[in-house]
This record gives sequence, structure tokens and C-alpha cells, in this order.
Amino acid sequence: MTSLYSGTAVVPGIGVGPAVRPAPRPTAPENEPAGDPSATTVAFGSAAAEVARRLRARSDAASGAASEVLAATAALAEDRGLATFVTKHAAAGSGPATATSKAIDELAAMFTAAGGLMAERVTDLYDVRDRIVAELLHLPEPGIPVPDEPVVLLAEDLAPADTAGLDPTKIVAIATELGGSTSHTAIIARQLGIPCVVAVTNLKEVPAGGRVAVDGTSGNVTVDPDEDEINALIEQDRRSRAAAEGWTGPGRTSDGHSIEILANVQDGPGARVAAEQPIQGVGLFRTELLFLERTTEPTVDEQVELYSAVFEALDGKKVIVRTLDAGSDKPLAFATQPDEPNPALGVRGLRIGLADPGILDRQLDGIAAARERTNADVRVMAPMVTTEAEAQWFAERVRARGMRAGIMIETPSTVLLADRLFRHLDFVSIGTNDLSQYTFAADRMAPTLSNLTDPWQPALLASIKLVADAGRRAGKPVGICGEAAAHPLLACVLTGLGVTSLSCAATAVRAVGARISQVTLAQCEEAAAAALEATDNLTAAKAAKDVLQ
Ligand SMILES: C=C(OP(=O)(O)O)C(=O)O
Ligand SMILES: [Mg+2]
Repeated sequence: MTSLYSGTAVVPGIGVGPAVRPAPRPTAPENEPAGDPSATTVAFGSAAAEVARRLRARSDAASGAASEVLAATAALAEDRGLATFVTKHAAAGSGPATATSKAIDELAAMFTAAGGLMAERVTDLYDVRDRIVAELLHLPEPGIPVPDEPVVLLAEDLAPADTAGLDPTKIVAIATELGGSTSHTAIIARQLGIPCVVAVTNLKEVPAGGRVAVDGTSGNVTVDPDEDEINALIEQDRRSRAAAEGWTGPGRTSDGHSIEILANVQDGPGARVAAEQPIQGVGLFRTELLFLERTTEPTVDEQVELYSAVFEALDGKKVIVRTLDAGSDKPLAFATQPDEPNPALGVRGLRIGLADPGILDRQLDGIAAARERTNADVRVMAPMVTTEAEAQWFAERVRARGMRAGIMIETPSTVLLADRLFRHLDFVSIGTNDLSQYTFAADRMAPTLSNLTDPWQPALLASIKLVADAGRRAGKPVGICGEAAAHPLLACVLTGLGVTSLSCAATAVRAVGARISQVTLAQCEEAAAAALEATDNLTAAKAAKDVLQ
């Protein structure tokens, strides 16, 4: 019998197939019998070799960062220090699974004490432990299975290591119980172009094996779906995908109103991938993501290299660089204040530059030098600004280096001050992920509050309209670079609210551009007016859909 679950739709598209769930993590048996020490060592050796072989095969089949993560994890399984510790515990009488667990605990303590990059590998060590213990106990490999046929992945939530190397031809849709529209799962699914619904209530009731349809446009997860209804949705999805594939830009409505379609990037390789899409430039270059693993501040020369790689990839198209948004969910060891009780409301973004202007100045020097080297069209914006004086202070520093200056609108205070901020700035870009968090007093990572941080909330749309109106009065651009810009239907509403550019993950660009090209500006404005009048996020999305379909 058909049953329906619903959650927050984050990556549009439909995926149907048998449901699979990640295999649970094993635990070493409590009273594992002591074995012959040399047999224990041999059993460990062959289990570790098998785990490494599988990880290496997946690494060979993957590419880029995913391939590197998997290869590094494979190397840990065959680490000589690990084998030495296992031999020691085997000699002291532990059985193979127990010796493995104890050895990993010891190694993890050493990694933690070393700090920095070593400490960050502790999660991978535990992942290796679980895989070896499962192999020793003849249990299924933990984590996401590698299926032979296309499947729908259901999970409580997905860890970064789980998602490295996910194959979109095998995992045709994802639904999770936790997560919100800006959570890690949503971002990875969007990058991979896998239809995805998060924060699905009661998803744990859905067993593995049954046929499940995940609709990343409506947020519905249907168990044993009606075949006719699903075929109609699949056909609609096929048409949307065909339209997206055929879209070549630039961004404009069917009656010729221009709206720039830009990409969000975080490094040179990502920028090269983005540049293959029909984008008009980069609307958000998240520089802090280059330095998440650094314990010390990168030198200006290092920064010049990294920024130049992005600028060169864009080959003359505009790039909006965001200065370090360190702190809160993106701590940087060399910039973030330690032990803040409430980091989302703490010293993050521009506040770090205000406390230590040297960090900001060195970054601006690096951006300016990379711009000079590559002759790119570079503009610079600051994250987490709250006052007019801060905006002015930042703009002066950017302009002193010959570049155009803007800020992100991520706090309610900047919405209220939008007209005055344009006195000092050349542009603004609305970060809907944080603007939702701060407008609704709701943690953007909290799955239980994802209805409040849903960008369809009318109060968020009203804030966007206030800023877009201020931009129109000042004759200056207002972009959106939060996850809201990646949703094709919402993108039409944002166009109707009067923003001038939309910047999203490169994989979402075509679907957004194609959807906007199918509607007139008047339809976008009507949909925006209907959504603004709605009483909550769900009715806003429905009202817009009724106008636009
Ligand atoms: C784009 C944004 O910035 P980030 O997601 O990096 O905080 C945002 O807040 O919307
Ligand atoms: Mg933000």
C-alpha cells in the first residue's frame, strides 16, 4: 500500500528504486575469546588488506577530492603503526576485533595529541576500525553500500566520509531524517545533482528493500508509489532535465528581462568545473573553505596562487570574492576565537577582520595581487556585517586596492539599513542561509527547525524585497548567493522580487536558468506577490507554483 512521508525538498528531480540504508557500524564483541596471538595478527592483516583493497578500488573509480579521501583512508588501514599495536594487543591475549579496537584507540589518542591535521584524521581512523571489525566478524561493510543497480538512499544523516565517491548513476535519490536546506547532505547532493529531500518526519519507519520514490521538487517520499502517478512525475522530470541540458544562457525571462546566473565556487578545480557551465561569472567564492585544514595563516604569496587559480578558470568573467567567513560552522584554526559559547552569534566573518585588521589586509593584498596577475574582473565582499560603519570601513580598504566593494546581507540589521549601505558600496549579495538563521532565530543546522529556515518563508522573501527595492533606488546590483538561488521555482520568485543575479552550485545553474527562461517577468512578479502574502513556507511555495505552472 502506498504511504507518503514529507520533508524539505532541497535538490529538484525525481528518483525511484529499491531503498537501501547504510549498514550499521559494528562494535567489537565484549568478551571476545582470546586467540592464538599469531593467528590474531594474521586475521587482522588479511581483514585490513581486504578493507584497503576495497577502498582503493573505490578511489580508482572516483575522481578529485573524493578519490583522495578514499585513498588516504585505504592507506590508514595498512598503516604499519596500526599493525604494530594490534600485534602488541594480540600478544597480551586480545582476540582480533578487540585487538583492532584497542590499537585504533591508542593510535587515535596519539593523533589527537599531535593536533592539527593529524587530529582531524581521527574520524577516518574510526571509520577504518569499523570496516576492519566488520570484516573480521563477517558483517556487511559499514557505511553506504556500493549497489549494482540504481537505488534510493535513505539515512538518518550522511557524514562527509560516507558521501565521498557517491555515484549519481547508482544512487538516484537521497532522503534523510535530519539536515536542513543548507546542511552537508544538501550541499553534497546538490553538487552531485542527486534529487534530495531532508528532514523527513518518521523516515526511520521505511524499511530497506521496498520501492520508494523521492521527489526533490515537492519534498514527498512515497513508499510503493502508484505507478501511473510516478510515471507522470518522471516524465515531467525528464522534460525539465532536457530543458536544463539545452539551456545555454545568458539568464533572462521569456520576455527578455535579464538576470545574471552565476556559480558558487571554493577553489580552482571547482571553478574550472563551474566554467564549463553556461554561467556569467562567480557570485560567491568562499575563500575560507580553502583553509579549513590550515593551522597557520596562509602567506600572501600562497593566497595569490590559490586565488589566481580561480580567476584564471573564469577567463575574464566577473568573480565576487568573499573575504574569510571564519567562525561558527566554518572554524579556521588561525582566525577563530576558541571556546565561544555561542559561535553563530560570536566573532565570525568581518568581525575577525575588525578584531585583527592584519588578517583582512593580508587577504585583500593577496586578492589584489592575484587580480593584477590574471587581469580578472574581481569584486570583493565581506560576510557577517551588521553596521553602516563596518560596511564603510571595509569598502575603504577594498577601494584603496582598486577593487569594487560589497557586503553580504546576512543579518536583519543590514536589511533595515540597505538604502544607507548603498552610499558606501557598489553591490550587495544576500546570503539567505544566514539571513534565515538570524531573522528566525533558528540554527541553520537544526533539523527540527528546518521549516523556519526554509527560504520560502514569507518574512525572508519580504526582507529580500526590501533590499532589492533599495538596490533599484540606488541603481546598484542585488544578488542572491545562498542556497535559495539553487531552487528553480524559488529562483523565479526571487527574480520577481527584483534581485539582479542568482548564484548557486554549478550543478544547479542549468535548471535555474532554464526555468526562468520559461516564464515572463510579470509571472515572476505575480508569483512573488502571491508568496509574500502566504502564511508560511509551504503555502508560499504552493502559491508560487500555482502561478508559475
Ligand atoms: C551564502 C551564504 O554564506 P554561507 O552559506 O557560506 O554562510 C549564506 O549565508 O547564505
Ligand atoms: Mg553565510
